[in-house]
Amino acid sequence: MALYYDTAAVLSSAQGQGSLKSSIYGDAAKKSRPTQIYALISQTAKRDVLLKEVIENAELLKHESKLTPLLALLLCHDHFFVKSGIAAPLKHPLRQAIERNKSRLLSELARARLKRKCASLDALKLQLDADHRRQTRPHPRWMRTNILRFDDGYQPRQMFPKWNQQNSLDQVLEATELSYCHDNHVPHLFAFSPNIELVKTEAYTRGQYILQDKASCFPAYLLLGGQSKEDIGDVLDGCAAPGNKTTHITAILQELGSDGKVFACERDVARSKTLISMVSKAGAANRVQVLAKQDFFALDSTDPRFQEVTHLLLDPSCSGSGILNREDIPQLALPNDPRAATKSSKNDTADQMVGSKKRKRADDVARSPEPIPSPMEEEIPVQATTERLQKLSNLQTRIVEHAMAFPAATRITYSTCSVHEQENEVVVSRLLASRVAQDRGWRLLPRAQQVQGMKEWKHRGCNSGSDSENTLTGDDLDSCIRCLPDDNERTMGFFVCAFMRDDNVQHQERDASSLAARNSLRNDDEDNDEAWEGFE
Ligand SMILES: C[S@@+](CC[C@H](N)C(=O)[O-])C[C@H]1O[C@@H](n2cnc3c(N)ncnc32)[C@H](O)[C@@H]1O
Repeated sequence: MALYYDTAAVLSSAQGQGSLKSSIYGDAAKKSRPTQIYALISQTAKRDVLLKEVIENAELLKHESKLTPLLALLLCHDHFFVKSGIAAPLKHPLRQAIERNKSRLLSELARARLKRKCASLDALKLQLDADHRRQTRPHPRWMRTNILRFDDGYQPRQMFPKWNQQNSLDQVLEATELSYCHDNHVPHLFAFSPNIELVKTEAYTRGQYILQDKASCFPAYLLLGGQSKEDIGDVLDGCAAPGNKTTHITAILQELGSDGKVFACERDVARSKTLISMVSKAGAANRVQVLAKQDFFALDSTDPRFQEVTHLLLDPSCSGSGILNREDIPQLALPNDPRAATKSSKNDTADQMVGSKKRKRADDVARSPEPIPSPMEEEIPVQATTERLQKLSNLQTRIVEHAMAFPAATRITYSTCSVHEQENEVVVSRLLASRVAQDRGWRLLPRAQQVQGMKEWKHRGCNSGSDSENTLTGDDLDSCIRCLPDDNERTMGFFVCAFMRDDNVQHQERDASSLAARNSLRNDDEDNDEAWEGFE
């Protein structure tokens, strides 16, 4: 019986604590064997949806007030699917709770089986296992080679002599030996076999490569890739920590032969330290000027320091809804608890999800004593309520509006690791309609003018029709780039687009003082103009 309590404890406390195995083996106080706990969790994860359905239809939780949804799921799993049944003496209260409801449970199980057109319990098991295999596809470890740390040229085969180079992502994911392949869209990016211990390699320790999701490499490449050094002055990263994109910008500038500076602005105190450390360890310190503890809104776009800033990258805080759960702690579908109606909605939500996403951005962040402090980049994902999304969307719009006011700026990227239209296409719609964009001639960089890999990327912006604020045209949507968290490209959920300035308007607006004068006049006239708030 300890098995069920121990397993429930592992699943409940493992939120954000690393891998399933480390959670199981990490606590010596458990009475059950770790292998038993592991088997119960991984088997239940294959059948949780069916078990939830059966438990709900049999109204088990209504009849057994002492069972939690999670315990009910685990017990029913063993009751139905393990030959020896529930691992507890017949008289144990947990086992009794199931025995008392046995006939109702069995008849609901039969109904669920027939619904799935399975003639026997074994056939049902086979079907559920196959479904589970299809749904839990592995993800590679994406790694960007940091060319700033290669003095004598960049030779992938020398870096990974013992690892097998494959031709495709699928081959990497299927290979049993350590493998990698070049990415087709972003230069110097590789996909490695999942679970590979990259952080222990010497090249990683030397800062020669950076763990960075493929999607997260898009903004810097879209901003600068394929341009000539004459078109690029200085670059400003407005929301920079921990610095993955800052160091990527620096690497691309070096490759282009540009001698532009990089300003990296970060508001948060602790994250500013991480940014400084990452910039230094990636060998970018000679070119990057970190503006630590600096709110981007408080940067004066007309400050002479920024008069050569032509390119800005904005990757502001977002809901993080596109972030993948790289931990292997399964999120079990739990039966609805009829007693939960009286609990607060917050508790209900927590109760319905085990192995929650309330955690740091990625497992890598937790393993801190590493040379590059934070291979993954974002903040803690939040449960996105409508109100929260609205606030984020407003803030994101204002941040890019502020960037659009930099006098010499000609190109801007905006990105999020969110899948919500409100933080993506809606923000772009609002930006295109904003006064600063219209006055200064900002428009979307069309797909045809994007650097090769970005032009070829198949997933573009979307309009589900559910948000009237998404007013993007077909061409606008085609200019936007999306990464889907559940497709064969194996990236996290992500959005990025680039804005460029219309050449004619750029000429008119070279006279920055006339722009500033006009801006201040409009602010006086239109106190309630929300789009204008970003400039204050
Ligand atoms: C999504 S993360 C950026 C990740 C980063 N671009 C990377 O690739 O490593 C957003 C960052 O923006 C910072 N931030 C949010 N609002 C800001 C503001 N107004 N000014 C400066 N930094 C801001 C947050 O503290 C956070 O570190």
